[in-house]
Amino acid sequence: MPRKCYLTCLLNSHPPIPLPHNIETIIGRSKLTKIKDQSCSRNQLSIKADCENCSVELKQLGLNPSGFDGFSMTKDAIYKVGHNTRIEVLLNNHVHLLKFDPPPVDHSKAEGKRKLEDMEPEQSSRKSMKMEGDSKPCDVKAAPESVWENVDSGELYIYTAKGVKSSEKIAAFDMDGTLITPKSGKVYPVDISDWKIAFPTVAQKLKEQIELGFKVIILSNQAPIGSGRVKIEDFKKKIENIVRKLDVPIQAYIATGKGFYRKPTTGMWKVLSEEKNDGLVIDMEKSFYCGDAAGRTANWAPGKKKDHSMADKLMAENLGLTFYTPEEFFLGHKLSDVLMKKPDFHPKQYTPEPFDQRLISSEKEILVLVGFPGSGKSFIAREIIKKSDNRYVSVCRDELGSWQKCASTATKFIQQGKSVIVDSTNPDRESRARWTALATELGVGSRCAKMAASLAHARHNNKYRELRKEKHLPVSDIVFHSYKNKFVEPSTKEGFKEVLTVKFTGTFENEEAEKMYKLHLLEK
Ligand SMILES: Nc1ncnc2c1ncn2[C@@H]1O[C@H](COP(=O)(O)OP(=O)(O)OP(=O)(O)O)[C@@H](O)[C@H]1O
Repeated sequence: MPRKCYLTCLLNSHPPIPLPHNIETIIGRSKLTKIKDQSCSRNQLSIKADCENCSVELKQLGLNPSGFDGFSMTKDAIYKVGHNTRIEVLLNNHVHLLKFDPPPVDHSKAEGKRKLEDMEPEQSSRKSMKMEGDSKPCDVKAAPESVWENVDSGELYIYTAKGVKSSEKIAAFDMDGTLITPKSGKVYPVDISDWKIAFPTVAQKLKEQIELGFKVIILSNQAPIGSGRVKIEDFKKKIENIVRKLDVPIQAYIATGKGFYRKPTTGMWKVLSEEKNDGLVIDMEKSFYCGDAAGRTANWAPGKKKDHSMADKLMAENLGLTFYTPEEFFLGHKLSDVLMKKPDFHPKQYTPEPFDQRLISSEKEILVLVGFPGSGKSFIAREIIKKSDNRYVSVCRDELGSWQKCASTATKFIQQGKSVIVDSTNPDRESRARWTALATELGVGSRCAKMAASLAHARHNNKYRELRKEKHLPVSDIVFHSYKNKFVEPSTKEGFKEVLTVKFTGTFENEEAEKMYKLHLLEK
């Protein structure tokens, strides 16, 4: 029996509309569809079914947007979709399903490929730049067996499926929300088997990348393994099942901790490029990364929640890779940049300033620092001590335990002829008044030096400090916000001779440290 195609109404308000093979059918406001809505054109949507390949071409003809699977269409652009696609004759309204009878055996295989040429012109040219070109097979051998490797005592796990081949072109994908999504419909999977393939085109598109000569990899953050909430052995089975279901040779990188392997930092890519690609140099122009943590704002598509983070987009930015959201890559959806959040701090864009000599006074004094945790107070205190040939010493509350202990230590130092730097956050007048009062009592002057670093910059510094494993207590978001809420701009009216602003000097121990500093380190 030849296969047929129908447009069935989700609310059963009319009988299924047959869509004959290779013949354009026009759908819109009509008796047939029972749509009376004036904003729907009589010629709203052109639909052409290919019953042999189980694919359907859609074109919006009407003025107001139509949609499919929740996404808005652009007038006159052609989209290829497949069995079970949810069509909205008017975006969010008059919902229908495309059905083939008999249905394709495997939806993901039989569904129409959303070829790049079928996408809107702007998008098509952008992608073809990355995906066309030589797809010459590499000389490297395919992995003979599937293997798991454990790097850095389980900070990173790598799964190489049988058949994986190294390549200078990498097609990299995030896993959750990109290749798979919870079957339960919850935001996070309820257990290890709570997953399904996220988009019907996933397997097909991944296979296309292999045919084009790409090595397909997954880069996934899985902190619940590091915290012990998910057992690695269970998770390994999940990955193997996903790769089996997709039937594509994939290499998966799983970052289990909070360190340099975790996106948006680039540790997983470093391992790939330095150790896991058979010595082939990766072509960063041709390679790309696709993930759903893109910082999209709420309602980026009708009814969609905002993205939980920007880790995927920022990692791509850190590496200089072309980035796609899954909806762009798998569905051909076009997304305006306006709907993408921008990071609050751009580590590459800050301008370092030279050390401010005014921070060192020829007179004995108490210099009170003010600034967010992580704003660089200890850093600048060390600089002042060094540049003043140890005429200054610092008292740090984190080290001494209380302000009272700091005050008694400061008193001793002043009596020994030293100047004292107060290295604590001092956000409000009350905390600073202790020091102006002590200076008066000891007969020395006091000045204030306020760190210029914003909250976003200080959070970045704090993450940098963590990643470099510098000795420091962890700083939570609560602590940052408590500083912000308490903060009162310091002024000479409080008794300070002078209030200086300390700009960021950006002095690094070595090139490696500077490189790390200039990456996006935070997920949002
Ligand atoms: N001018 C700078 N150049 C390079 N790195 C800096 C600079 N200032 C701060 N950093 C780095 O930022 C991180 C945080 O700085 P630091 O520990 O000095 O902050 P802090 O204000 O003393 O924090 P806290 O109040 O939490 O102790 C450190 O890793 C530090 O090396």
